[in-house]
Amino acid sequence: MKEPVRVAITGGAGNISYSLIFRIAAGDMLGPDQPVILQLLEIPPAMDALKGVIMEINDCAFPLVHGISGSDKPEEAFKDADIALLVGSKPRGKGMERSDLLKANGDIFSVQGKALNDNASKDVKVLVVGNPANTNALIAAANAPDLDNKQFTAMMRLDHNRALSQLAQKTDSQVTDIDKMIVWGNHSATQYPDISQATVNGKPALDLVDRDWYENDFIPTVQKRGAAIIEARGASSAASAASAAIDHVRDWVKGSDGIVSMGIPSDGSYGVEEGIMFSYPVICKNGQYEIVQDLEIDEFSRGRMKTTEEELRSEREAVAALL
Ligand SMILES: NC(=O)c1ccc[n+]([C@@H]2O[C@H](COP(=O)([O-])OP(=O)(O)OC[C@H]3O[C@@H](n4cnc5c(N)ncnc54)[C@H](O)[C@@H]3O)[C@@H](O)[C@H]2O)c1
Ligand SMILES: O=C(O)C[C@H](O)C(=O)O
Repeated sequence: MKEPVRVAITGGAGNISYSLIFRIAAGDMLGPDQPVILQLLEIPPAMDALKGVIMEINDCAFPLVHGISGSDKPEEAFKDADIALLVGSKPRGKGMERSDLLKANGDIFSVQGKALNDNASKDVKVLVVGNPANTNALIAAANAPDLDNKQFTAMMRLDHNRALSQLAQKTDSQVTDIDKMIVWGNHSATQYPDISQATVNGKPALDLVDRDWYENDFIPTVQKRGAAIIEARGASSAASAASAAIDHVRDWVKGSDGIVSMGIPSDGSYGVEEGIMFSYPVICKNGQYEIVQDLEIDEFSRGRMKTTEEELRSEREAVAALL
């Protein structure tokens, strides 16, 4: 039997976690032979609800769960964590942009960045889900000076999966027929879901769809999908967000099958400002991700990438006091 992996999850009593924790416990994230110790963090008013979640996890008798704890103290929840999923934070409501949450949520990530720095495993892999995810990840990384900022990532996988699903439906294919999907930039309405590199069953995606659909239907649909779900459900996406978090961490730890999109600290690749948490096409191998280099970027793509980069730069300015 392998040594258990310690997985810390914040916002353990929230909506996303109610899907996420049970799937991790079932082995969907780290594999059917990998035991886990779940370390759940909540705020004091939600500790009763968290107790209920823990009771339910126990009642599932998951063979892979070798331990489970709940705490309202980040230093306890992050103790020796190998993986930290930072979900806990306020979701937006109808009519809001995710960046409207910067004030409400920013502080959470400076506190948790420090607590990760001081308590987590030195190799911890961090995924920020709480919005605005990219800039919250930047805040967390900036407050963890002893960790490499490459250990902090922001969730773009939901956008990536949304893009795959839209293109598969349009081309009457399966998501597994699609290669080289990319979502660049910010998890916001400026993100750039890019099919200019993508192939469907080996054929260039752009040859299979018309340009008008690409620019005026596909791109805005993916960009605004989160808001459409809030409008339809009255609450922000939860099960699909949990599923994307599992995909992101599974690929990071176990390797990806081709290109996936991850929000990561920019190293200046593709002319993007260094340091901001920008979504790039990456390939994961041996527990590391690498940016896919040397893709040809046309003028349309360059413009879209600039717009989303500028938004991330202005978000960074807005939280300068927390960095
Ligand atoms: N990146 C993405 O693709 C993506 C997708 C969906 C949702 N989200 C974001 O994820 C976040 C959570 O969404 P949800 O639907 O689960 O919200 P929710 O309100 O149902 O749950 C959030 C939980 O976090 C807890 N919490 C708040 N502050 C905390 C703190 N400091 N420490 C620990 N826990 C804390 C709350 O008590 C609550 O239980 C939101 O910010 C949402 O916008 C991101
Ligand atoms: O849109 C939101 O606020 C929630 C989440 O980020 C999403 O993309 O579904």
